[in-house]
Amino acid sequence: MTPQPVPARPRLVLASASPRRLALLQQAGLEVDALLPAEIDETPQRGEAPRFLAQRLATRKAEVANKIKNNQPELVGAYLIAADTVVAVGRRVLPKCETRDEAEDCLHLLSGRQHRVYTAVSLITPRGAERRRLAEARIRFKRLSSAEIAAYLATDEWRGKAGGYAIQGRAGIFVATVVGSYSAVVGLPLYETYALLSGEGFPALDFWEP
Ligand SMILES: Cc1cn([C@H]2C[C@H](O)[C@@H](COP(=O)(O)OP(=O)(O)OP(=O)(O)O)O2)c(=O)[nH]c1=O
Repeated sequence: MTPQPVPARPRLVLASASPRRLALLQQAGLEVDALLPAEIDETPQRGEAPRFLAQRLATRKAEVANKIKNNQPELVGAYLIAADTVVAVGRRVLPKCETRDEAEDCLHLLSGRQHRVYTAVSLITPRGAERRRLAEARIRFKRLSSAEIAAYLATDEWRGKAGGYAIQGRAGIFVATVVGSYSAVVGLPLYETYALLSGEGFPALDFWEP
């Protein structure tokens, strides 16, 4: 019997600078061949609903990174994934916090109430088609005391995080309930990402190591 050729593993590009997104893909057994972060303007448009903002920014990141990808011969034929996470209280979009004051404002706003996290994923297929999905989670924080807010601000874990917290870190103790996709809150919804990839023929399970 002639040995069957081993199929080439399709390449996967993650258009992100977020270590959380990479870690989530790795957790799911999806090895990333290249990281191509896309620098884009993330300013919301006037009156733009949070879910549409997440979708628009994920698509934009994917498009920008795909142009870079197409200039790299070794990445021709790769699948490309980008994502964007938006935290919102009602229609109000919370910032991706870069200063302590911003984070403090967010924590006061989130204290004792419910908010939503939207993460949009955009896939660009090897043929250049775009596919997208949106995942959502509803989260309730405990009422935060001044001491809790001060202690959390001192950790610096809020830096660069939408809404000024990271559920996967110390802020996990503030989260009373999560309804919806936990991985969407961390930055990349695994169910939706897998659905997108497998729907476009990416053989995700074939590459799971035992
Ligand atoms: C709410 C929440 C957000 N985040 C993070 C996920 C995202 O990295 C970040 C939201 O910012 P994004 O603009 O979605 O992503 P990013 O700038 O970090 O990375 P890139 O655009 O290069 O892909 O907030 C957490 O890590 N945990 C949380 O609980």
